[in-house]
Amino acid sequence: MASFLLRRRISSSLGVSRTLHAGNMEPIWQHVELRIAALVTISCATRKYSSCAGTTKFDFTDLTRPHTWYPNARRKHRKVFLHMGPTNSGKTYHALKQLESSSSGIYCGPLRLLAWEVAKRLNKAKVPCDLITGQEREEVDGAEHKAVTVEMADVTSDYHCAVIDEIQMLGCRTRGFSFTRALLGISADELHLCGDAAAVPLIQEILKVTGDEIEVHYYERLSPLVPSKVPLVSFSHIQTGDCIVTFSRREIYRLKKKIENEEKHLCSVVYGSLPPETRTRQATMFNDASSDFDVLVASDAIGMGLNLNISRIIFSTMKKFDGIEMRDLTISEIKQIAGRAGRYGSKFPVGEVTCIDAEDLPLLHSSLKSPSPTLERAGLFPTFELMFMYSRVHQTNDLHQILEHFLDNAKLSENYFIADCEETLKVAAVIDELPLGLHDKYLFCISPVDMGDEISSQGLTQFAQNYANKGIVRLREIFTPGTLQVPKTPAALKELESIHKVLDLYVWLSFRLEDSFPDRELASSQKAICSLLIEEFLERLGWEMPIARRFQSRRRLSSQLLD
Ligand SMILES: Nc1ncnc2c1ncn2[C@@H]1O[C@H](COP(=O)(O)OP(=O)(O)OP(=O)(O)O)[C@@H](O)[C@H]1O
Repeated sequence: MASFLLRRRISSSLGVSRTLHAGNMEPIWQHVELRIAALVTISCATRKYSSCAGTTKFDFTDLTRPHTWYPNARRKHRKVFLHMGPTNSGKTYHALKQLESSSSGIYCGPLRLLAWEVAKRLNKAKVPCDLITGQEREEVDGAEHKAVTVEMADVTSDYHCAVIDEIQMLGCRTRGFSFTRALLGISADELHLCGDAAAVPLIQEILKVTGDEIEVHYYERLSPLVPSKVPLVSFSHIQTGDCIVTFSRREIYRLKKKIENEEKHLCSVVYGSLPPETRTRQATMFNDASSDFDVLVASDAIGMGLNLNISRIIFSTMKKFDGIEMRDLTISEIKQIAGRAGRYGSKFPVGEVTCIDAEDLPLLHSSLKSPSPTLERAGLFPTFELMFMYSRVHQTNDLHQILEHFLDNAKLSENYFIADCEETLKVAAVIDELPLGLHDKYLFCISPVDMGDEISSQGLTQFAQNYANKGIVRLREIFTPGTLQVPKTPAALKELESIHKVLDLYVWLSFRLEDSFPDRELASSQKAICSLLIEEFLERLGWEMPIARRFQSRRRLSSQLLD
């Protein structure tokens, strides 16, 4: 099989080792100068302290009034609509109707897949809509609408209508601050928030100080979700439309094999580290009634973003490893995953949910009956402007030191927590070794790099070193087309997925570092090859011949691209 090798010539002496997913936040550098003036004026009026010498100093670490960071939004009298309810209750449908009928608007979602879907839907309805995510920027002539990933939310323009989807994610340890930024910062006449009712009290509390008008709408599930009284027990009871949920790649492939060994069903797979294009193709095959792939084996990556024709969700386990320990799934996680069964208007309008083992049923039943625990606090992170001002006043360009200073000294109101940036600090430690400006360092720190993945972390370091040395990065110097006999092992598949992640990261950085990355197209074509190779790999893991033949043309395409 043709593939390409990642040259392992990066020194690992900088030793970064764990997962970073600070998201793909849009840099706001171009507005820094202007906004510093505005920010200092606003914030200094609210909080100052005096030094012994009697001169007045600005307390950069005072984050108690984050609503004052967004003067554009504060000038508006926003009408905020909360669309709250369980999954599959029509919340997003109603919010998107408003977006579609407004003269200008922005949709902010937690996933690229969701932004894609909304852009596609609006364009189809003859409402020109741009798509802006960390990895792509598709501009449509005459567009007054944008569909973006939440980190890309634009807080400097004015809109008639804005939608923030899955707003309960403002409580997320790592990405919550981007939802808070969008909630406080988007300047729109109408702001529609879709999500779990558990977020209502917190949002009401946060918006008390903004002068916005709030209206709450509660929704009920559109189609029934029936928890089964009996467990699955045996894989011989698997039926068309079933989705088995488990939480590791290894388990996903083990279960796929087990089900296919019964010779009654073929399984599509969906999990987080599959490239989005591959994930979408796998979902499409599962949804397609004429395809032989009638069962899905998936991780909790199905919880958001994909439209799936699932009849029954089957939990293979109610425990998951969260990076630190094995723990029970939370009520919210169970409801979000179970809620994917029986989507309104789909082939299976009534959803069913069960577990493989009888002993897991009580937790499943009790969770489905319980309300999700109320959200207590929203994520917050200092803006780049605050860090920049701090760096000027304290004459330091050391991002790690600046971040630590903010973390150690941040003053917060009771509605907020400071975002978990342990991983960001690890990237900062690497990047501070290089001769880069503060803004470039900041970009590397917020890039969507998976530092838990060895190839990804090496890729980031190598990119940053090349960039710092020459101010220019040529992909050809980092990736070399070559021949790799991919053995039929999960490790080889993991390697391909990692390479795809690195390419994704390079495209992300290329958008941010502007002209310094001339190989963007090469990265895109190599990404395409990579997803094809992953698909071929999936095929090798037990797909039947009739399906394999469908990939012949793709294989030809991949070898042409490599030539
Ligand atoms: N009034 C309606 N008419 C036609 N289709 C609808 C209507 N309301 C919802 N739907 C469809 O039902 C499905 C579920 O709706 P929607 O995605 O809005 O739910 P949701 O509550 O936002 O769910 P989730 O939280 O899972 O995204 C979608 O396919 C949507 O297009």
